[in-house]
Amino acid sequence: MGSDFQTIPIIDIGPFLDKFNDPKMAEDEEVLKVVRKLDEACKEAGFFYLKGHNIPNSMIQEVKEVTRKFFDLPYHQKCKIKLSPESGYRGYQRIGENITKGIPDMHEAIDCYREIKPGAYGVLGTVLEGSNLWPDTPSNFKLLMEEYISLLTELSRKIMRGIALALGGEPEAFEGERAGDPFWVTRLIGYPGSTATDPEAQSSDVGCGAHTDYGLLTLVNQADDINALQVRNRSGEWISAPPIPGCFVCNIGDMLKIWSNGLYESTLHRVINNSRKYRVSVAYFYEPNFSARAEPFDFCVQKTGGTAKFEGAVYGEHLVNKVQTNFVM
Ligand SMILES: N=C(N)NCCCC[C@H](N)C(=O)O
Ligand SMILES: O=C(O)CCC(=O)C(=O)O
Ligand SMILES: [Fe+2]
Repeated sequence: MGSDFQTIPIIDIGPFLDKFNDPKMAEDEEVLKVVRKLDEACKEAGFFYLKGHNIPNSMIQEVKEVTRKFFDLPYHQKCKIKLSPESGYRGYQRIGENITKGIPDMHEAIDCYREIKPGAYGVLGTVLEGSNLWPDTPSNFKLLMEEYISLLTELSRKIMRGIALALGGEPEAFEGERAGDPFWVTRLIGYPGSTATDPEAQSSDVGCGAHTDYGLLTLVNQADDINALQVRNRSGEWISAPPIPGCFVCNIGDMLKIWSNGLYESTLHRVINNSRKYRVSVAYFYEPNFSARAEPFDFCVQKTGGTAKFEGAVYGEHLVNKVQTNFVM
């Protein structure tokens, strides 16, 4: 097996989105081409660039601009929306406050989560209850982000239909109790530029340590001019995922790995900003229903030798475990 990808494929989702409302879409040759590309990308790399997504470029840029402006503010102003257990882990975290495998990450961020109605998911859900904390300038920050998140949610739901077909399942495989009522996470992230004088000594500062994402599908909107995101291939090499203007970088999360019985991998990735410039990225995570139990699909078990390779996992538990161990405060 062991595929050693050296680059990350680009997928034009346009032809798939064009046929989305066609009842016979699953038989359409253009649609099937996209589905095959999704399958290959998810199998080989667990990562792909997405183009033809119809998210307005002006919005993609504006989201990064307001994020950059926020991180430019003095620390005490950013702290007005500080994240804490009391805020449901929503809001601003300073550089080094988020940790990955015990090591502080050289990034600052605003974390936001889908609303959780009080008591909606019992004790587990209370950990993340609270309102998202949005900066008050520019005055359209909240509205812009809510619009962006809602567009990405709809887009992701469609991509997940493509991924369901790619796995060989029904297009609705992720609807209903799996991800019909999807949870989402959004992180607005800033990575300081390197100040190292010796170019050889630069890579010691890790913007975000090696990790996998938690849910189904991640869409990253990264700064257009800095190469910092790296993806680990099967032989352990770190492959760059440089920005391609207009494209999202997409990757698979832990729950999709489970549902697909390992047919698709949640690939390790990390961020190292060796440039002198401050790097902004906005990561949107499309997740299962908060209470969904991810268990290998029968049809995926059949395709992978007949044995389920993973125990079931409740998405909300996985998320809450991560969140509760991600911060030093
Ligand atoms: N919601 C998601 N996926 N966030 C990804 C953050 C990864 C870094 C985190 N400190 C960790 O160790 O998981
Ligand atoms: O900043 C990036 O490019 C990726 C961030 C990331 O991997 C994450 O937040 O999970
Ligand atoms: Fe990630």
